[in-house]
Amino acid sequence: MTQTTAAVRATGLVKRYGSGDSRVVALAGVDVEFRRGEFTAIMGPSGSGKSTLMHCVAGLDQADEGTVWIGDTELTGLRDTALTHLRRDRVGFVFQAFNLLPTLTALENITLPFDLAGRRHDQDTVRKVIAALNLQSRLHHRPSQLSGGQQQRVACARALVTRPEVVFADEPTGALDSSASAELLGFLRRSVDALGRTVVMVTHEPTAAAYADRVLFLKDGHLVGELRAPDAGSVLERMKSFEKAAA
Ligand SMILES: Nc1ncnc2c1ncn2[C@@H]1O[C@H](COP(=O)(O)OP(=O)(O)OP(=O)(O)O)[C@@H](O)[C@H]1O
Repeated sequence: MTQTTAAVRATGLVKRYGSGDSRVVALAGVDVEFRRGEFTAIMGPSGSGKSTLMHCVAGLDQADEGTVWIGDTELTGLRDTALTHLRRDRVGFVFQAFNLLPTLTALENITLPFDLAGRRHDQDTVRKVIAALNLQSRLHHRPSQLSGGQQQRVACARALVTRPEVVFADEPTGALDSSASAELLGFLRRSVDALGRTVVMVTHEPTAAAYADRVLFLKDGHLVGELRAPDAGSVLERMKSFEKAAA
């Protein structure tokens, strides 16, 4: 099936872990769409399935049921090599733990996706991303010589240099202090507004979700709500209303 407006789309996603008494239904039939040029935050209580959803739609994990498309490519049924290429060439990832290679400099980490793909560095984009993230003076440092905020900006640069169709960020500010968080979120926001990127971010923090265009709420493996043009107050209210409904 062909679809053109969504950067990512999934229907009927079910993911179960374990069996018998220890069986957990992490995703209980999720339909979701992430439009191009939009910043979406995914929120919900601990264990509600946020990371599982992100991993399944990003091709890092496979759902037991359902279908995922990135652009016009259906992930289900892709062979391992094709999936690896898709993740490398068309998707960017930012994780809470930065995941930089410790022996490489910041610049080498940033350009790693080109080296892994055996492609020439897109110098123009590399320069622009480095400038946007204000990393010019740190390019020859190794990760251990950088602050957490700087390491996460390097990770962000690495996620963006290939100009991916979608950037998935899993708790990207989880290990940062509030000013480094604000800097990083501001950058993700600008990458959507100025560069037209599509960002999907899992977060626990209403203040972080407020940078998004919309917030999706997950509970017990179900999508239970959506908020457009969020601010921290409205996100918090909505989270509380789900907690109340569960009480
Ligand atoms: N590899 C796994 N094996 C068994 N159960 C798992 C596994 N991964 C996740 N789960 C379970 O699936 C459910 C959803 O987990 P998931 O990590 O997606 O939630 P989350 O909303 O991201 O949580 P958190 O906010 O705490 O990170 C949880 O009950 C979790 O314990």
